[in-house]
Amino acid sequence: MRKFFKSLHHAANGLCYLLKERNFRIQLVFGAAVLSIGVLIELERQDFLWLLFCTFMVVILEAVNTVIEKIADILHPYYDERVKVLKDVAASIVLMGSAMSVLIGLSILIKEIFDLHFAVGILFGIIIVVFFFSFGLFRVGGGKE
Ligand SMILES: Nc1ncnc2c1ncn2[C@@H]1O[C@H](COP(=O)(O)OP(=O)(O)OP(=O)(O)O)[C@@H](O)[C@H]1O
Repeated sequence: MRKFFKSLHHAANGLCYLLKERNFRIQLVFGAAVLSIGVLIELERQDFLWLLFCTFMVVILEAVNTVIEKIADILHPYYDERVKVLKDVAASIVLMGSAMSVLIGLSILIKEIFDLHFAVGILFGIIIVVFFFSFGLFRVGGGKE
């Protein structure tokens, strides 16, 4: 039992570290806001669980991304095209998870709040995802180059 609490302590330390990461905090706040809206509009259990699933999925993927970045920094702290590919692909994992969450979240919320077909939410979500993807794709500069 002592070993279990020790492992729990280490996991809590890891979580405290993640809370210092800006992106992790943003995703957590965003997820909490969406879940609060879900409570306010009294979502059905199944819809609320989907929002909860999406929120956790995004923060878990962000944690995986952080782990990959840290490993890359430890093993190879200098600029390297291979590290760039590794980190960019790791970041795209979060992007894909977030895109899926936006589609699911909007399809649920738009249907509940505006009483529109869930496909309208999906369509709106696709527009938002494409906008942010294009913004990321054509943004000049950034990164450790
Ligand atoms: N050692 C490196 N070699 C090549 N490119 C790198 C290297 N380190 C970072 N980059 C580039 O810079 C981008 C940002 O990397 P960075 O490690 O700063 O993560 P971040 O997205 O700012 O996340 P965080 O805010 O969690 O640190 C990477 O996706 C990659 O394109």
